[in-house]
Amino acid sequence: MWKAARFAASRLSSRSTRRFSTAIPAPCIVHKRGADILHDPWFNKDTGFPLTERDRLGLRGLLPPRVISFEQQYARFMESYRSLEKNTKGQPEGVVALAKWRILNRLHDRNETLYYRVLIDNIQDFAPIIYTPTVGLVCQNYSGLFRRPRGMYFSAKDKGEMMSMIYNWPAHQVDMIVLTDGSRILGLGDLGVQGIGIPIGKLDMYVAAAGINPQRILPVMLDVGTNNQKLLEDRLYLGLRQPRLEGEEYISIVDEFMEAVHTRWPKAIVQFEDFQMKWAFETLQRYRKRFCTFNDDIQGTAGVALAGLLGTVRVQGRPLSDFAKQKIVVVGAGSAGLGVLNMAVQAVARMSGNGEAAAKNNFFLIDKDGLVTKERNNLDPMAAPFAKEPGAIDGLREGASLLEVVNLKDFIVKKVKPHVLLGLSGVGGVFNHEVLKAMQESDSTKPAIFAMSNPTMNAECTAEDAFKHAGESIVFGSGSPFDNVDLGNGKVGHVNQANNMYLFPGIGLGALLSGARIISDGMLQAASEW
Ligand SMILES: NC(=O)c1ccc[n+]([C@@H]2O[C@H](COP(=O)([O-])OP(=O)(O)OC[C@H]3O[C@@H](n4cnc5c(N)ncnc54)[C@H](O)[C@@H]3O)[C@@H](O)[C@H]2O)c1
Ligand SMILES: O=C(O)C[C@H](O)C(=O)O
Ligand SMILES: [Mg+2]
Repeated sequence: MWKAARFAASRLSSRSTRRFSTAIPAPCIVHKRGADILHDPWFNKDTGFPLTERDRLGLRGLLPPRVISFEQQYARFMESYRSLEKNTKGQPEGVVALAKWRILNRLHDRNETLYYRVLIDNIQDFAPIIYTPTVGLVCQNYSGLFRRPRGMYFSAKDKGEMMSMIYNWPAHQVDMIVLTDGSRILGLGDLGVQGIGIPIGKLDMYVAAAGINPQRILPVMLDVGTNNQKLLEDRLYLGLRQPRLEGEEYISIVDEFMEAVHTRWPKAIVQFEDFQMKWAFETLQRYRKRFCTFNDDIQGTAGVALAGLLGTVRVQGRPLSDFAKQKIVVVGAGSAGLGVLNMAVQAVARMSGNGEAAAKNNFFLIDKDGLVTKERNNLDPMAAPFAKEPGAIDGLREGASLLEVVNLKDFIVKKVKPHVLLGLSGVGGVFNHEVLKAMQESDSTKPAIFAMSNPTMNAECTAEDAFKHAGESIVFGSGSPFDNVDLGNGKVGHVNQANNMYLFPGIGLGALLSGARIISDGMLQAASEW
């Protein structure tokens, strides 16, 4: 991914011809003059306008006389960023993170070219600010932080108007759209209209990591109300003050948006992001064959998790086909957990040649009510294919707790403890000390612990706790970034980031470049195995 970012950086050359990988190189014609240019972050170069351009564009006298080069502006921004870091040392983490986000966001709102340049060059430092975990905090505080809109907002009140509204977007071409309804923002729940921060952050990653033209991206919020009482009572809340639409009313809004967007830009790719589970699966099924679309939480997460799972087989020095023998406990039966299970089971079935029914034997699914078995009352149809037969494994009862499942002596007949513990529950700390300690008895030489829930406080365990309690030989991955862990004696516990950001920019770019009409499971599978 960082290679792609460097590639993108190399494309950010001329300020007046903004050529990115997916753009057809064309000179950028500026239809604006004077102050309008300075107030348009897309065209604004601040003090960087050379004198000839100042004359040509009616800017003479509107700027201080000295011309400051792009490189000097870049250095000046980085200097203020570093001094902000220094000056906020010791302050609470959230305060520092929001201050960093503000300074980056202000730059974006003033001068997009400089913003994307600093983002691309410093993506490792800035990803945790514009993306997970800080973006979670930004969404929680969005209505208070709001200064300038980014992206488009379609609300339930716009029913019947979307086809004309879509033409209000100023760019002629849009390639990549990230769409949310704000109903399940990271592990933070329903944040209503404030969830727009997620599409914005995801699309910044598309620009930084895949070199997508920033003029051809569009973050979108479908505001169908919120069930978050605190937000409904917040006088600053910027979204519709009504409970979420449901059923036909809801889906007709999404239908109308999808029709409108594809009427104007038939080839635009729409990434569904952070929809609550029922709508995540429903919309994926509804649109995947009609439009070029995918659900990042179901499919992107699955691809990245599968890549990580295959990686843990590789680091054990075992052939990839041994993946079929891994016993995997998935904690969280939501859109992400079920997405991972679906793709992992398909991979095992393909590798073993024994079919999907047999492939499921090595997977265990746990949700908020414990182990999912066929005895479960109101078993969710999406989880049903992964539910264990009652009594299939001696001692495993419906609703068994995570610890019971991990500790069970007769775990999967041959008395093997899980090789992998993978968390997508959205609940911080569910991999507690006892659970982590039990993982020490795994038969794997390198048991894997993936605490994939976001943001940081919702991670199933911290990196430090994982190495401390489960042992130094583990492979650790987390959705939000953690620092490597000092294990003493010069040893380091390495932290891998298991976040779909390592996959979706590539999927979007690949689909754009190839002109794919749909995004298939096979494409995601290939991306994770490559
Ligand atoms: N790392 C990544 O790339 C990535 C990608 C997608 C989602 N996520 C994270 O995964 C989490 C879940 O996302 P989702 O869309 O599946 O949410 P979801 O609401 O659809 O599902 C959550 C699931 O967790 C289960 N759960 C709740 N409490 C539990 C507990 N105490 N023990 C076991 N299971 C419990 C629920 O029963 C439900 O099945 C979120 O925090 C999200 O940020 C991470
Ligand atoms: O947004 C992220 O960081 C990953 C994922 O899509 C999530 O919903 O948590
Ligand atoms: Mg998501």
